Amino acid sequence: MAILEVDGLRKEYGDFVAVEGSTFSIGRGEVFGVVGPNGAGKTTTLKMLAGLIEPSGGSATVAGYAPGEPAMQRQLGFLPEESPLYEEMTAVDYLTFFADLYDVPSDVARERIHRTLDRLDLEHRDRRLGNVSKGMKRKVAIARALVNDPDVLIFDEPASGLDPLTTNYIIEFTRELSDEGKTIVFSAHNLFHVESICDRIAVMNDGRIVARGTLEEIRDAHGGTEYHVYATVDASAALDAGRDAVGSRSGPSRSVAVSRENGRVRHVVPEMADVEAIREAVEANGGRVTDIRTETPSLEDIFLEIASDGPDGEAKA
Ligand SMILES: Nc1ncnc2c1ncn2[C@@H]1O[C@H](COP(=O)(O)OP(=O)(O)OP(=O)(O)O)[C@@H](O)[C@H]1O
Repeated sequence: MAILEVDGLRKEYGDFVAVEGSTFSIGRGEVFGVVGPNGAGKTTTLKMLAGLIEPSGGSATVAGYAPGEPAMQRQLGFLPEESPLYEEMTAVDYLTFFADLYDVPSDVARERIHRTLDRLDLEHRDRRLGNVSKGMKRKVAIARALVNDPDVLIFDEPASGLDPLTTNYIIEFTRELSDEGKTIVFSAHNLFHVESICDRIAVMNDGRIVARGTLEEIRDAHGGTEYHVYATVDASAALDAGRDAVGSRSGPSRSVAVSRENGRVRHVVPEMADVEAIREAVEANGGRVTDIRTETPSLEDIFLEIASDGPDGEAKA
């Protein structure tokens, strides 16, 4: 069942359209990644979901409530891309202050805050926030998004600009929150992280969602898996001849890309059925197949392809 529904969401700044026609829904317990180049509209989308900016059109609901409604705020934890903290306060005082705003009973708040900070491995809890490292500040900001124990978390770039150790900590922690049943909307530039923890992904470009679905679905819509057949001879001429003689059924369904690599000839085809046709053509040409590999494009490969295509490269809206 969807806990977050977005329908035709739009944001204009004067004449400029920052987000256009965003439509998606997110199931309870899902981790949904929003990716896209700088200026694609990710932060604007997340802020509209969190009720921090007013949409110019379309609608969104979180747990059945419109963004900004007090009942929805109780269900939501938002981690902004930039999260200035009150520098004079300690982490514990700062988090206690926000727990109070959510009317969390003080004994529950104390236990929740320390448990979260333990899980985030946060040291120096009694040091002024103005004197702690960037990674610690980010952890405190994450803990702040959790003080009301929300069902839905919106994390805008949770680990950007942090060292690899802190980054891994935060990504692992996000995964654990998902395992506990939280629904998480997550934007990130590090596509490896998105690929490793997101169930579904929306790729944005120029304010529009240009691809959406599981990584598998997005892969299929953008070329999918390729088969690389390595052989001692180039079979493309034999394949062409076979195709000319008896029609396309004897040859690969699509064109074969041929290149040379370490003295071998690599034939790249899009379908498993094509692999057999290549093997036959190689043998008919006096050669043999030495290796067959499947190559799956990473989210990064797909992202680069989509981002360079622009909105016309739309796979699924
Ligand atoms: N308050 C504003 N007034 C005018 N334009 C804005 C405003 N906020 C954002 N924009 C523009 O809207 C577009 C989308 O911005 P947004 O911050 O949502 O992108 P993003 O995908 O989060 O980018 P990044 O990865 O750089 O954080 C950008 O071109 C940005 O300059």
